[in-house]
Amino acid sequence: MGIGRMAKIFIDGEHGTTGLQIRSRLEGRTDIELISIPVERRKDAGARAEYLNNADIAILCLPDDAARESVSLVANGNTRIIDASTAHRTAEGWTYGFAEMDKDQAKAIATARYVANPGCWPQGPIALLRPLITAGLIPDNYPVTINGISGYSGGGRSMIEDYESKGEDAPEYLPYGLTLNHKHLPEIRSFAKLAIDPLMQPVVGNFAQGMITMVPLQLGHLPKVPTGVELHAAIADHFASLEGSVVEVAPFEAIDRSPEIQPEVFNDTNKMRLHVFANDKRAQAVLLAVYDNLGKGASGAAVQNLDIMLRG
Ligand SMILES: NC(=O)C1=CN([C@@H]2O[C@H](COP(=O)(O)OP(=O)(O)OC[C@H]3O[C@@H](n4cnc5c(N)ncnc54)[C@H](OP(=O)(O)O)[C@@H]3O)[C@@H](O)[C@H]2O)C=CC1
Ligand SMILES: CC(=O)N[C@@H](CCC(=O)OP(=O)(O)O)C(=O)O
Repeated sequence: MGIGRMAKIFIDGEHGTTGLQIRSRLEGRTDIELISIPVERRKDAGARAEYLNNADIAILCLPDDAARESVSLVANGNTRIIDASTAHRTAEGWTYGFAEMDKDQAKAIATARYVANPGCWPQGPIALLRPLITAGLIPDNYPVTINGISGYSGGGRSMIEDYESKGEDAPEYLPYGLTLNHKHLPEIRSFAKLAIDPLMQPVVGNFAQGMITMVPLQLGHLPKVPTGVELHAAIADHFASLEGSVVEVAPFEAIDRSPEIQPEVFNDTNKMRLHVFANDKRAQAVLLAVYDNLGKGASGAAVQNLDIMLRG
């Protein structure tokens, strides 16, 4: 960063789900100084302003409105921001914090003042779809549907408390977003390079963390029907060309099921694994991503972005 001393890092919202996880990932690091607001002052705008303006990098782990407020509280013209909320993901002047999205994305994050950390649901579909649309294997006006399942920590502190108070009585499998207006639509459309909004069909399960996102593809109507091998190669080539990627692409194989393909396998890591399954005779494919909603889906990605920004 060229500041000639240890970088000061402030987590605004450090007592919430994402904030606590970032804190525990950063604790013990000797290359940064964590500055920490007392819990009883966490919603005091004056105190937050003091910490925000004193930080070299502030990580916002807040509801959208509070995140917008934090940005407005920075008056020093210097503090760099990583926002974990939805507030700025498609906003002008903000760099999207999905380092593996493009060859040059990590470089853009490294020098950005404002970085919008990606949403948990969007990251899998963007990782899967963007290389296919870039390669021209599926058109940008393809009517994409996205389904999958997330652990209940995806809903933050209030959903965690709700599920944990109900225990086994909490719903095992609860479809939601049934008004078809999920908050992640603009972000997915924009960064997957889609020309039209996808249809999202999210489910929350009775487990704390981890997720799977899936994109089923009916390919038979396309002028040129891509094979499973072609879809897999486009995705695998994209990620193979990146340095320092935490996203891996599983080999292309025909399997009916696997104990490795379930939402919790990457819990407490920053990993994401992508799969392509296909039946060429039927002209059908399923793209699938496995990751931790609190890892690559939130705090892991935030720490990854922080490290990229610190390296400059
Ligand atoms: N959980 C997840 O899987 C993911 C979450 N995110 C995003 O990260 C952000 C934080 O989410 P999450 O950690 O789950 O949420 P939580 O509700 O667990 O934590 C939010 C924290 O912000 C505090 N807070 C609320 N309002 C204010 C305010 N006005 N000023 C200061 N602090 C405030 C809350 O305090 P109190 O609890 O006392 O109200 C709480 O400590 C959200 O925008 C969410 O969309 C992103 C990716 C994944
Ligand atoms: C299970 C659950 O409710 N998940 C939340 C998403 C989690 C979240 O906070 O969204 P970001 O990742 O964009 O911040 C939802 O679908 O709205």
